[in-house]
Amino acid sequence: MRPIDSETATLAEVRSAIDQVDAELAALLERRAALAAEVQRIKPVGGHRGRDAAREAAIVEAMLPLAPSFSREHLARIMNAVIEAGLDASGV
Ligand SMILES: O=C(O)C(=O)C[C@]1(C(=O)O)C=C[C@@H](O)C=C1
Repeated sequence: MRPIDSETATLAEVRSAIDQVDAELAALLERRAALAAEVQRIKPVGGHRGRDAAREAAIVEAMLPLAPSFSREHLARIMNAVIEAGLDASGV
């Protein structure tokens, strides 16, 4: 992917770059949901009833240095939505 030159880029170019990132995000969300569904089959209590707050906090802590533009609260909100959607999709 060509890097965006913030001085000269057009709206269409930057939106196109965002569309590419969103396509990668969608593929990652799909992969993550499949892995989370595997975990639900392994855990003694799966699905929403088996939520693990300590594990979810550890996920957010690990992501913090990788996403320095985001606060802990923002990442926690994002990951809460991702985790809940994954659990919904797992059908457990
Ligand atoms: O690691 C687990 O125990 C999972 O069930 C996976 C997962 C996740 O999607 O990452 C989902 C729910 C838990 O609250 C914590 C993490």
